[in-house]
Amino acid sequence: MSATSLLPHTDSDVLSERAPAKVNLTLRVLGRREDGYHQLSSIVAFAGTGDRLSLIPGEELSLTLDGPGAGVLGGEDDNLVLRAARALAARVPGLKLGHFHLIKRLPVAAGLGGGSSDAAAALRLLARANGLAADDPRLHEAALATGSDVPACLHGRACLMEGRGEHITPLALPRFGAVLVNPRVPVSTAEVFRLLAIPPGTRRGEAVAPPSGRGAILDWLRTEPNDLEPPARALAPVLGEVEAALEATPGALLVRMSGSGATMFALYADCRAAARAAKMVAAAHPQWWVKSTVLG
Ligand SMILES: C[C@@](CO)(OP(=O)(O)O)[C@H](O)COP(=O)(O)OP(=O)(O)OC[C@H]1O[C@@H](n2ccc(N)nc2=O)[C@H](O)[C@@H]1O
Ligand SMILES: Nc1ncnc2c1ncn2[C@@H]1O[C@H](COP(=O)(O)OP(=O)(O)O)[C@@H](O)[C@H]1O
Repeated sequence: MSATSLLPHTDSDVLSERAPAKVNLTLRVLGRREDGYHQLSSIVAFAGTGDRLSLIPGEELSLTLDGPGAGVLGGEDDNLVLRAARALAARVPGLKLGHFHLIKRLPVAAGLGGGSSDAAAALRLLARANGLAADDPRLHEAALATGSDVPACLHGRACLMEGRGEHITPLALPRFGAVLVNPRVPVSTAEVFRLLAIPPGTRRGEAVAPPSGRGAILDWLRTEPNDLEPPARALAPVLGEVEAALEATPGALLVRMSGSGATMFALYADCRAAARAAKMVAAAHPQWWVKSTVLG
């Protein structure tokens, strides 16, 4: 029995939101700011799979965890759900908080922005509980104060993410079938950026805008890199094996790493092709986390 069901409430008190996996289809590092953060240009898409967060609105702030990924997370106090809630409470006087319950399904420290998506779902739930408009600037501010990936996750739909992660431009992306594979090797985002060894105050390139249209976008995606792949491969050499396993699946249109890794994804024409590919990879590598989904 989950902790939420122990609390006195009716179903109509419970608000619930999906916290989808984020996938960086491309990621360019265009430089490094004086404050140490890197300037990014990244096409971000969201998957049909992810965590789920619910909220019973109330005065006190609390969190319980459930699901296959819950055991990996340490003390609840530094959970990004609570950090996002506190960041919003600091900006909205008298904010009603409540009890959060997180069903954690996504791998942690995986380049899928699971924690960021949980934080964004917490902000959306608090906005609903408090009657805040979706475009209330305090939501965006609280998102960025929680983490660089949280503004894109708050947007929750395909977008171009720029700057440290604060500039979000909505994008119309075609939908693809996709397979996500994590070799169950956690990779630290901070460590991957550190290995790039870019001195603060460096500029090293310009953003390139994507074309429109399914075929043109796919051709363009194939030419764009994820600049974080080389350092992530140094930290997690198993990525070579993951890439080879995905490339061997019939119908794989593109194979790449998401974010700072170590999750790799492959795109397919549709969900049936993705489901067949996921079955193949999971059968050959039962120790890996393998998920077929839709991406767009
Ligand atoms: C790399 C990306 C790409 O979408 O995703 P993930 O691999 O984490 O999923 C994100 O930029 C990660 O965002 P997020 O995980 O929220 O980062 P933060 O908590 O703000 O920072 C974690 C670490 O990464 C560094 N960092 C993060 C973002 C950025 N633009 N430049 C950085 O140098 C920070 O200095 C910090 O050491
Ligand atoms: N709700 C959460 N889900 C996942 N990670 C969390 C959460 N709250 C805090 N964290 C911490 O945030 C860090 C990054 O987690 P995560 O968002 O899964 O990484 P990534 O963006 O690389 O997939 C981890 O070190 C983890 O311990």
